Amino acid sequence: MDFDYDLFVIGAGSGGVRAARVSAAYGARVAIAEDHQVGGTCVIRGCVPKKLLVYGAHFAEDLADARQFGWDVPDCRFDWPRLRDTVLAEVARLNRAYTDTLNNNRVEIILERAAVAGPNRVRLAGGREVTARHILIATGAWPVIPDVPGAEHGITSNEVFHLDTLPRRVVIAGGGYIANEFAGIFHRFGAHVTLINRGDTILRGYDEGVRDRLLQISMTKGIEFRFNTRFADIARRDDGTLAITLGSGDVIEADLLLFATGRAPNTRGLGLAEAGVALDDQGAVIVDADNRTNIPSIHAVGDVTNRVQLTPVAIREGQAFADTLFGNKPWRVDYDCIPAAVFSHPPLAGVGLTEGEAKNRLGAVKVYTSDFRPMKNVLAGRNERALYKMICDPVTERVVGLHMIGPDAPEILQAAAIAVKAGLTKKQFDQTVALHPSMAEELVLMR
Ligand SMILES: Cc1cc2nc3c(=O)[nH]c(=O)nc-3n(C[C@H](O)[C@H](O)[C@H](O)COP(=O)(O)OP(=O)(O)OC[C@H]3O[C@@H](n4cnc5c(N)ncnc54)[C@H](O)[C@@H]3O)c2cc1C
Ligand SMILES: NC(=O)c1ccc[n+]([C@@H]2O[C@H](COP(=O)([O-])OP(=O)(O)OC[C@H]3O[C@@H](n4cnc5c(N)ncnc54)[C@H](O)[C@@H]3O)[C@@H](O)[C@H]2O)c1
Repeated sequence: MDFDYDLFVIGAGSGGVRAARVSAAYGARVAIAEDHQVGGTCVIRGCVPKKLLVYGAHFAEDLADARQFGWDVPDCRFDWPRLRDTVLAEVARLNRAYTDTLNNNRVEIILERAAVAGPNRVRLAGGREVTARHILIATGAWPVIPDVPGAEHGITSNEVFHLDTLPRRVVIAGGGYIANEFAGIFHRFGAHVTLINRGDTILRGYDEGVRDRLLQISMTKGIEFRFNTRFADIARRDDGTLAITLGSGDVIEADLLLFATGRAPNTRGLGLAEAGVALDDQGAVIVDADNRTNIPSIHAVGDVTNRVQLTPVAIREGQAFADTLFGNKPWRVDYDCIPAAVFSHPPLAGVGLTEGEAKNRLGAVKVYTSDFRPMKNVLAGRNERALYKMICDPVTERVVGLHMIGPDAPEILQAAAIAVKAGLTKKQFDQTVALHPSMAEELVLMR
């Protein structure tokens, strides 16, 4: 049978763009549909604009610290619209760059919503139907908003990059990645931040010592936390402010409510169930190690499969899909030792097993720590300590986990993750001479 395309990709985000352009470079006839903007969550309303805001927010500390380093810094005023617009301009530039890359690889871009109409059929929002030998679902994830009366008065990360004015009082729902990153951002821009979590801890899944340190530093800075707390009602007053009633009956007044309560696979209305594609109870597309669904012509990569919701993982899955299907170079993504970071203030990062996980898996563990005040913080009079933890197998001394919080932790951890992934031992770390003076030297000096 003759198809319009060899591959039709639904969703031009991290996974879809990589799969489309690599498949096309192998000679496949490829089309990609996108209903928002080419680039997807990471580029348009995720990692990239978030990280730029983190940089922007960090100047609050840098300008204050500069005085201790001899600079006469006048009182500075922060101009939100100026940062917002430069960030959005950079996002627009990246959107053009991604579009150019697809065009240069002869991928047909269709700026329309698409849905699956059968094993080899795609229906576009405009009504047109096309056929494809293979269909790749790469529609990402979508913010989950709790079912609370008045929830429509809150926003999600989709809207947060476009605010007209900077709120004075921000309530953030959630205790995960987005909640802690935006708590740091808004706090540094001068807002009073209250983080409300239904659980009893932040950043579940990260090493306990490291996340406790973030909690302690954040509280010292003035960020408020409420745990084991539910929302009862959200109302907007005539003056535009929000009255947020909690399960306890307490009412918090705020100018902005940001829901950061997780992201669910984006499969609603995609026609997958109708086409017979198996979904799990979260709505995620079920795939095998080769990104294949139960329908041989339909595949899926990235957040929509709910494996690991990170951009580098979606990109790898897209690359493996294209290499395997169109490049005659089959390989599978290795999910072991994926490094991850939270770009909070200060940031934290980790790779491998946490202390708790290692104890469960290995029975016993050997933990080395370094709890220190970075040299720059000492001179700045900033009472923030960094914490590095190395988790080792007590028998082989192999490093099975590395977790850290402190300035530049994500930058340091990315390099160290190579050694953890390679299975190096504590002794091999120690055989490397320290690079002095640096924070990263603690990695080879741990006791
Ligand atoms: C605020 C925020 C910050 C983040 N920060 C980081 C970070 O620092 N590091 C990191 O690794 N990850 C981060 N992430 C996660 C990262 O963005 C995702 O893991 C990544 O984008 C997943 O890629 P994907 O290709 O699966 O989906 P996406 O990038 O979400 O792309 C899916 C695309 O499909 C489109 N689409 C959906 N349905 C349809 C349809 N029916 N028809 C046509 N198009 C459709 C969407 O518009 C979207 O463009 C962050 C996420 C958020 C929300
Ligand atoms: N730096 C990064 O790599 C980065 C940054 C942002 C997002 N992401 C990705 O995006 C995903 C989504 O981020 P996220 O922060 O929305 O999700 P998350 O899963 O990290 O955190 C969700 C949080 O919301 C809480 N929660 C859930 N329902 C609630 C409710 N009704 N009231 C109060 N709290 C509630 C949970 O207890 C949890 O703490 C992450 O899992 C991550 O994979 C990555």
